[in-house]
Amino acid sequence: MTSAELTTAPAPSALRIPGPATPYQGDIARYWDGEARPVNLRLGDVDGLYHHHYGIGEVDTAALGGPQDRESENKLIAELHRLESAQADVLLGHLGDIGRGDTLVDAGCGRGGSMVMAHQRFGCSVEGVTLSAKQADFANGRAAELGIDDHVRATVCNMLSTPFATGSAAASWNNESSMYVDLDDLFAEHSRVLKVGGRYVTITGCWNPRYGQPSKWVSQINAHFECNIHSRREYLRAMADNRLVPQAVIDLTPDTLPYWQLRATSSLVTGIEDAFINSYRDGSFQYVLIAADRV
Ligand SMILES: C[S@@+](CC[C@H](N)C(=O)[O-])C[C@H]1O[C@@H](n2cnc3c(N)ncnc32)[C@H](O)[C@@H]1O
Ligand SMILES: CC(C)=CCC/C(C)=C/COP(=O)(O)OP(=O)(O)O
Ligand SMILES: [Mg+2]
Repeated sequence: MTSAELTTAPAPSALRIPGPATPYQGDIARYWDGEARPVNLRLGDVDGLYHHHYGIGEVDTAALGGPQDRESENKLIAELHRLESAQADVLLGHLGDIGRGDTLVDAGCGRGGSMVMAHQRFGCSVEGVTLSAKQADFANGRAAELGIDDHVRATVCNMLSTPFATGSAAASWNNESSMYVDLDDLFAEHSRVLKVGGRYVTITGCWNPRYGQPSKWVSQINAHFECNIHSRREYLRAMADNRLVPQAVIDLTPDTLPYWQLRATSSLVTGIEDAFINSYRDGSFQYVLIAADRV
């Protein structure tokens, strides 16, 4: 083997499925391969759980430093991270009774923070897929560092066409990753991979049909992330068409606003904060959790 072949050879744990299915997926793979925003990396550095989703819950003001506190920036970062991990905890809490022998699927796993949390909570195996080779390598590297790479694995793969056996997963989820795909195709694949009686959970931002059409803020979020936010109605319709029966639909909008208001005061702002705050406030956009049973 030449040195060039050696450097491009996949890590033993990283199963690679070749090529994005569409030019759009190629763009998304490049986007996440190139992503290195401090608002994500510095939060992940707090405890080694790297998330690409937002936070929920009340801000613990006692945990924040005052204006004279030289540690105030680090405290603010730790608090934002605590709220993001709290979001993942809520998602995992809706997966149902998961045993150590079960396998879970994280569709659009990012850098793998939720996968690690799922394994630590249930002792089970977790298979994640992402379009980004950089993210998969990062997630597999973290799993190896934690000594859990025998249970937690990220694969470079399209979530609409995964290598997982039909009926093999006890539960599966999308954490802020469903706005990159067609929902009918997505739920058809979850429905295939889940065992009957298995649980599907998503936390997502969706536009509110009561507003009428996607607002300018929603369009701004789409442009910022190169994604395509769906309406709440689209989620429920596509689930119904794919043997996924909702057991809980929870509006997390009031729970995520404190995270955004705190984030807007930090030095790590990215410029998208006002679009989230304004659209949550004018009712055009909602942050929701939907948990559904595969029937
Ligand atoms: C906002 S990040 C969310 C990451 C993760 N769920 C989390 O909570 O940290 C979106 C993720 O969706 C993934 N993604 C988007 N489209 C995908 C597709 N068609 N197949 C697999 N992953 C996809 C991206 O690669 C990225 O990892
Ligand atoms: C709720 C919606 C509409 C989410 C869109 C998907 C997305 C990009 C999520 C956060 O990723 P990130 O953690 O990389 O973003 P940021 O850098 O803004 O923290
Ligand atoms: Mg983030």
